[in-house]
Amino acid sequence: MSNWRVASETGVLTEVLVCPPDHYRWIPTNSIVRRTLSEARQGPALPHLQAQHAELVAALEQGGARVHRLTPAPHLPYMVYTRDSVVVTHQGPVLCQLERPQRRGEYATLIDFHAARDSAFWKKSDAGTLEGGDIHIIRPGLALIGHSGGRTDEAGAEQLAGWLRAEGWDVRLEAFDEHFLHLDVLFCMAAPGLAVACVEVLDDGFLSWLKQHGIRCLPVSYRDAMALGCNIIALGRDRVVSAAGSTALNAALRAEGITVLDPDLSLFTLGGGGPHCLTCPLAREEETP
Ligand SMILES: NC(=O)NCCC[C@H](N)C(=O)O
Repeated sequence: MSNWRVASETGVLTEVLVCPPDHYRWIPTNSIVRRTLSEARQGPALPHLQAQHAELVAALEQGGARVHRLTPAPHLPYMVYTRDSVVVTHQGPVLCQLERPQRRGEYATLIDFHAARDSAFWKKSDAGTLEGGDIHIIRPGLALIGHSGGRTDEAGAEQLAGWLRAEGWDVRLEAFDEHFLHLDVLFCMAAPGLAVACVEVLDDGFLSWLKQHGIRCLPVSYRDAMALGCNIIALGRDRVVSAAGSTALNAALRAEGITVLDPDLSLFTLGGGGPHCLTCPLAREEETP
């Protein structure tokens, strides 16, 4: 039986789910990839995709995580962004409800993956739409759920918030424009009390809320955020995976004393997803302060 639990974005990552990019291609589902498609002469080549994905897996394993893999399917090119279909909480996995028709079928592979490992879903989203890229389990008892209507909508966000609030959690719902795709394009946790954020875009009320909760932000520009320069995954113990292309942010993180593992993920960031989107944490260990 797999008893997967995640109570924060910054605990030590011990188990993580990815999907090999065997069938990855760019399809026009978001503003970032639409620009890519308008500029690219040809789509990404499989050996190049595999080499970049292997760099990501190597970074996760270097960080000490056990990497699990989904079985990719030809008709689900974006299943490589494993963040979105399931979010694992302190009570176990929650099955999300994807908005884009091109991605809805991912639920079947995820149900099979968890069933095969005797991993029971805590909840299944069935109100509106809910995508993992909009959900931040910030720390035990504190969560943030973005809703743009483009992916997660208010009904989907409210349903997850209700489940967490019934557990005594403090949950903030944050509205943002669907141009930004997912909230993890604009905001991610790096370490306890330290986030990376596109502060020029995020609302003042949200930035004050972060401050009130003792979370400091390293700023990322709009231009960098739209190249997934804000989209990182924390490995715990002051280590993160951040794309090699995010040079300004990586320098700022290192100046904070954070260890940055930086795989080249350019072919995936051009599709609208970076290290945070390409990974679904299955288990993290919380460190006692
Ligand atoms: N969490 C994320 O931001 N996921 C990236 C999803 C990108 C994918 N191309 C999509 O449009 O759904």
